[in-house]
Amino acid sequence: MKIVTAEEMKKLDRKATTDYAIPSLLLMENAARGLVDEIEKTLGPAAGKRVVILAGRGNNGGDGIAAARHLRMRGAQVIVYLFSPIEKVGGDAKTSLDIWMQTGGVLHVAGSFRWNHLTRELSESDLIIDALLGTGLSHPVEGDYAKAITLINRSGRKVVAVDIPSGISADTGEVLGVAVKADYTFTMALPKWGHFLQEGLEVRGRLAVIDIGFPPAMIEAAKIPVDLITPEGLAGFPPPRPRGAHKGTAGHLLVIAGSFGKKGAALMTSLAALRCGAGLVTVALPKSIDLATADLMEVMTLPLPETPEGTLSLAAEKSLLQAVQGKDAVAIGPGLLQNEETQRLIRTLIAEISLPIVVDADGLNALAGDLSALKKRKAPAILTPHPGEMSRLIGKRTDLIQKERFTVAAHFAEQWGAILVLKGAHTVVATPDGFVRVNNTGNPGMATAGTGDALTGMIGAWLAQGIDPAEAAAGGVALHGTAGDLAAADRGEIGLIASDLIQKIPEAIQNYVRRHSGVLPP
Ligand SMILES: NC(=O)C1=CN([C@@H]2O[C@H](COP(=O)(O)OP(=O)(O)OC[C@H]3O[C@@H](n4cnc5c(N)ncnc54)[C@H](O)[C@@H]3O)[C@@H](O)[C@H]2O)[C@H](O)CC1
Ligand SMILES: [K+]
Repeated sequence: MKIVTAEEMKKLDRKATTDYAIPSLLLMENAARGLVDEIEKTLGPAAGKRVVILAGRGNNGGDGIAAARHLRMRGAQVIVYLFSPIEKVGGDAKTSLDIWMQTGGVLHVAGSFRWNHLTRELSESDLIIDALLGTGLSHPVEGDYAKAITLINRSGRKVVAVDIPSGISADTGEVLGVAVKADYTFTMALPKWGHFLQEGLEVRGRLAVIDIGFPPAMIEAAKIPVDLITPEGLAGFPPPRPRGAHKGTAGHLLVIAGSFGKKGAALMTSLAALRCGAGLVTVALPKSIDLATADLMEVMTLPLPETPEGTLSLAAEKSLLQAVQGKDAVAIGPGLLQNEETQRLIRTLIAEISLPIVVDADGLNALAGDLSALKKRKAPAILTPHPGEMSRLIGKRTDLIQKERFTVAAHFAEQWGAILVLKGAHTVVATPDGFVRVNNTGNPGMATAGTGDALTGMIGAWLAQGIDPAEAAAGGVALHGTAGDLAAADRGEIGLIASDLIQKIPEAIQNYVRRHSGVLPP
């Protein structure tokens, strides 16, 4: 499913009429009916509900007022507050307003109602519909709009935002002045960037998409670069296992991880890789670290020369480049520490290793300030920074990165010819061809030690099994979040730890297999 900017949405809106002969009023009617269907699906029958709709003067308001009519026809008691003089309402919104008025709809117009009257009606309502501002928001909200938004947020009532919570930028997700805190956002045709970024993510509540009748061919032809990762979109994932499979079929991952005091990172990376079906996993780590633990008997180890600090030393380079022979992919970084000698080794390995590689944690820190190793590579690279590591990689402030997650990731991927996984709520997967995919699984409970190591192992496992690197990154991220959601469902978000997530990987995979094939393989 594509995710669009306000401008891309406007173009689709126009194209629907100019190229596909779909009148915009029909789109508004579809939007209204779809909105009411979703409200009834989510909150139960409209009949008997007291609904207050706050409408702005544009098509967001038009959608809301058209929805008022459908709600009333389904037995709700509906009141519309219009925050604009009637003469300033134009186009389809005016048509919606005329129909509402001509059919006896209750309407209060800005300037003709008392604010305490509105406050009381909001407090007595069953549902508030925010149709003040949508993708047309162009400057910070102030005056009556700001007052209305504050009243909505104080009401303590159920709030449905039409298209996007008023006050949230459809392109950046930031609050312009003040914004509605919605329980639900029902968005028209396609999700917007602002639903997945900054405060937009926090105040949108549960997001649902309303089909307003855009022809799929029109959306396809628009070549929208940002996509939501969905199971349907992960074609070859997870790879079917041939009946005659043997360990070699499922690939051999070399994990370069761990240092004195950081054994766990190597363990979790390796276990997650095995849980994602890697046939063999070898962990290359400083020789003083003993990985042989009861719960990881399946992993082979390659003990290597170390620095006095217990990190990999440059003397390990030759053994590592030899160890790469016969492997199918490499995961490098977790727990390697930032010892200067180790970082020099990491940069050499990233440049020289001609296998698909996933680089995380201290592997990324070794590239910070000197990304030239990426340009020397002859095989795909996937980098998996969280915003702080991204900040060190590109020398941009973390808060500025968070404001433009999609564009920052896309720019890096195109500039360095690498796949960039920018972690965080709704992890972003950007590929060198300019496409961006946004994850829609996971939960805040995953912000805990080791979940990043698990993701590195998961992506490495899919690379080792020969999955296309972009699919391995997107599928790994989606499955990682699914496993995190399954773990949170079992044990809550607060108590969730990385090993809970790793234990849920097989079930997460089954969810995908079940969705793809309908039944589990015999
Ligand atoms: N064909 C359709 O009906 C579709 C409608 N869609 C819906 O339309 C809105 C976008 O509508 P638009 O008229 O472009 O803008 P808004 O209604 O979002 O804004 C109204 C109006 O408000 C003014 N404005 C901008 N910023 C502020 C502010 N801070 N304070 C006050 N007023 C402000 C500006 O002049 C705008 O014109 C979209 O969200 C959908 O709900 C669907 O997109 C699908 C097709
Ligand atoms: K709105």
